[in-house]
Amino acid sequence: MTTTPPSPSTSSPPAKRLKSSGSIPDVIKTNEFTAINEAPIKSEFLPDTNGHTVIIPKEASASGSSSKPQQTQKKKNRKIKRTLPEKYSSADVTFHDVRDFIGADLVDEVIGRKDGSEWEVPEGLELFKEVELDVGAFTVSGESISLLPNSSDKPWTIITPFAHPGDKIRAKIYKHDRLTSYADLVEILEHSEEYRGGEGDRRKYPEGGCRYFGECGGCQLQPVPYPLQLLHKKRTVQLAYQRFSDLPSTALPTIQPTIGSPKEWAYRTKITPHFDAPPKWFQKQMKEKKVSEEGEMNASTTNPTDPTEERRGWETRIGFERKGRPGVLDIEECPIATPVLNSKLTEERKRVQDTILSFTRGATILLRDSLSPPDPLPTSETPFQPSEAEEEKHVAITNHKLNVYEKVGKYLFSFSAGSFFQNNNSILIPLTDYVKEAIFPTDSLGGEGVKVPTHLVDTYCGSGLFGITLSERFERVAGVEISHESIAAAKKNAEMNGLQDKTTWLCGKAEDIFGGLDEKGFEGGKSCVVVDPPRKGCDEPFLSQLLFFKPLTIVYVSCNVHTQARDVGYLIRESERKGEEKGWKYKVESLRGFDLFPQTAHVESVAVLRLVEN
Ligand SMILES: C[S@@+](CC[C@H](N)C(=O)[O-])C[C@H]1O[C@@H](n2cnc3c(N)ncnc32)[C@H](O)[C@@H]1O
Repeated sequence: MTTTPPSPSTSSPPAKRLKSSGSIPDVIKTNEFTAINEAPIKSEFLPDTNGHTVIIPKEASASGSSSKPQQTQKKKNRKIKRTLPEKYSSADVTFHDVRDFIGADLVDEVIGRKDGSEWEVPEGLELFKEVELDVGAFTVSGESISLLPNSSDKPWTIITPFAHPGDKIRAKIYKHDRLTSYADLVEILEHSEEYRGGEGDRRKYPEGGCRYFGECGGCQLQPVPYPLQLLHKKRTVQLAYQRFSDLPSTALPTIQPTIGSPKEWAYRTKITPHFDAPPKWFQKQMKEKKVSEEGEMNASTTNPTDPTEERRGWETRIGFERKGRPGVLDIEECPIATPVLNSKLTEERKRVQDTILSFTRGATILLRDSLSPPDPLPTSETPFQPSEAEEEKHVAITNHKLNVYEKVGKYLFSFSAGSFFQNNNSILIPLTDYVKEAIFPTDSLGGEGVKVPTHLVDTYCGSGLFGITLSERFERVAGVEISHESIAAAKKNAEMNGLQDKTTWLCGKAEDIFGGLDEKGFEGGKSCVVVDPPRKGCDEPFLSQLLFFKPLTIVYVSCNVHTQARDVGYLIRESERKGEEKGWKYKVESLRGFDLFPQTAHVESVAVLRLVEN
């Protein structure tokens, strides 16, 4: 944890805010993805001493500069690293926001000068300088973007969190980048007339919202009314395809409205708060103090010093990343997490606080919402039977090896707490129903010459979410996954739901993902494929195999619409190239977001690709 309090000069929380009133702008220019309430995890899980809670250690002081002297940080911040962002990364997406906001022609002209002037900060815009800005738009990541007033020969933007289009703000610069600087919000001088109803400090909206808004790096869109959050995400999908698919607009359908989450709060079934270990100087100080106290105790019968007093100078903070400054923000509750996780968080915080001196490295606590394990456990002989009457009991799991149970419609899922499962259970029925309907559109059923798939291939299947929930409509289902643990869970889930006879689960490498399917009777001509890869998207070997397999329908589900747009673009172009002579290709039939992550700027995107044959 921090050895010194974060310097108020490197970043300040939004200060007192003024009145806001009125309604909402109809255009949201939006951009990026930051981790939701999750620290970058740098290493393996480790069991704690009592064997109950599992903690994921991260690199000592991953919040990094927090333990360095303030002076070093300042020096570092003065230099702009002239590195271009990795393609499709959040920084790349933000640069596209900057480019769109300034105007592509102007930006390309500045970059085209080839004199590096896009990196040269306008005269007088030093670090820690305060500037007044009229906020122009949202970035995709939900931050505000404004034009620096009176910027000399080139335009320059300022990105500031927690402000809204139409606000007039004062912001303090803390970092420079290409054609943009990043700033902390100091004060909202005038709230946007049209943006949000209510008066006073925007962080207090909505009623029952989060008291950490304005400091926590988690929920960027929290004060944005929910319909506007959905609009923001629709725009994100649209921008991603414009920027990254490399397809002409004629090849893309109109983006459909984003489907909202049934739960806008208390939906998140997994959180991973983290904490830093005490710095060495503090450990040493505590050790010395203990030795001297033991000496005193032997000499007298007086009470030892109060332990809270002992820890003066360094405090345990357990929570999430702070926005715009290093270090952990101490979080006692997270209103997007389910109630059972918040109760457990209180217990876990106390446990860590009481034993903090035993940690030499920072760590992450895993908290996962689970149904109480069914008793007896369903088996292939006595499969799961959902019962509406029974009240569901939830528990919080903290050991990554223990099984978590979740129900999706009439199916029961089990997987180890440390492995992947979607984090918002409330939207999984709308999501899986949508995928089902996309595969079997009512208007194409029974149509002349329409081939209806009988086989489903669930790639990147995890513990079998799509394969199992969609199984009813198919004769056979196969799931393919790289993780042995997830495949074992998928197999067990199929058995628990009585689906063992129609399902096949294969642990496959990306290079040979469809390898084992032939012999199981899966042919592209009677199949559809669900693709649900991690954030980095699919690799080329996978996409080539998918085209070679040539399924009737491809439904691509992704938590990173930017890499999805890249991959969909590749599939469409390659299918045109490969299939040209033989008269087939894929077309993008629909694109739409699902809001798996309300209050944040993240969106899950579903693309439906249909095989078209002449
Ligand atoms: C976003 S999760 C989707 C899981 C599942 N579809 C669900 O909704 O629960 C992505 C999954 O892809 C798996 N995966 C990652 N790389 C892979 C690869 N190269 N080939 C196959 N599966 C992979 C991961 O283990 C993970 O389970």
